[in-house]
Amino acid sequence: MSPQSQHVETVDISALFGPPGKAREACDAALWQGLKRTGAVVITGYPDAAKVDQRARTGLKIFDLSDTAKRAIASRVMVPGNPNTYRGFWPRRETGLLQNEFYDVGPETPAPGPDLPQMDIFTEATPWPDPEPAPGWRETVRAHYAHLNRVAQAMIVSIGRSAGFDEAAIRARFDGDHSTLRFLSYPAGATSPRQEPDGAVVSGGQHTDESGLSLLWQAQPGLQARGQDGVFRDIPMVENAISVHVGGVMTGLTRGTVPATPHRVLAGDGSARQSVGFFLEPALSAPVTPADYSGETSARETYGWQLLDTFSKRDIWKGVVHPPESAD
Ligand SMILES: O=C(O)CCC(=O)C(=O)O
Ligand SMILES: [Fe+2]
Repeated sequence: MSPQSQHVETVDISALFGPPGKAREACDAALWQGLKRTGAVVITGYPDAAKVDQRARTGLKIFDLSDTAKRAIASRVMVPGNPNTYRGFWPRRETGLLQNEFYDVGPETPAPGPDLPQMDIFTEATPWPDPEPAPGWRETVRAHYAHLNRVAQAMIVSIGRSAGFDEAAIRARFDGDHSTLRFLSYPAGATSPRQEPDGAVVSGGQHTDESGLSLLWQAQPGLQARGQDGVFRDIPMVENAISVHVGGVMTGLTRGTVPATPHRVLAGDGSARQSVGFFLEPALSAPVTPADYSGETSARETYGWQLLDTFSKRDIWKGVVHPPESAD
């Protein structure tokens, strides 16, 4: 069995929202050391932290809707004929590494991507359920997106500073809204089709995210992150707890200095599970070259190009997203 007794570190990030100086430097160091040691950390002390639980629970009411209402806002990849492709509802796929259904919310005002065919797929408006699951629901979901975006932006520049990169260069890569707020729901009894090497039974198989930074909130325990020592540790259940881990884009931007965090979700006693993720992603038009690269860049180096390339190679996107080479 995997170790159950160890938790990831907790870091108070309040000083990231204050002026540069000793307190902020200490906070940079604590976040950096925590991520290094336990792969993910739980954060406290950020503005409006006390609103997190209530907003997350409100957003999760999306799963109280009928199947018909959810299908109406599903991606056309899953429900052909629907207008939306990238944002909206995604029913569970039995072959998926993560055994959940989810609902993706994009930015209120998506920033334009590079001038490439099909880029509009990634800048499409979020399809909202109508009627909403509860009065004021959409407004709460929007507030949650804006809140987590602000917290994530403060952390990505902190991590960039610790990794020895110019703060402005890191900030510029994430300047242009393209992040995702995702509500997830795992049915009771869900297990991932992939077996974990250490024998752990999971409903979400080990993986790394493709984000810059991922923020996760869980209604039930189960999430584990792997530290650089190879040990999987539990994300503790604490009030208003957001855990943070690194995604693959940040590894590329920092020339490998900041490794992406492997994580997984234990199936536990098999009860249903819900969680909320915020995936901070670069602007579509931003280059994904290392942040200290000062040479010329073309559309080929942008995050938008990278997304087209990645999606066009995935089975379920075949015929929907075409390889960007055809447009070079
Ligand atoms: O449900 C969770 O806590 C984790 C979800 C996750 O890792 C993901 O969506 O990438
Ligand atoms: Fe993940």
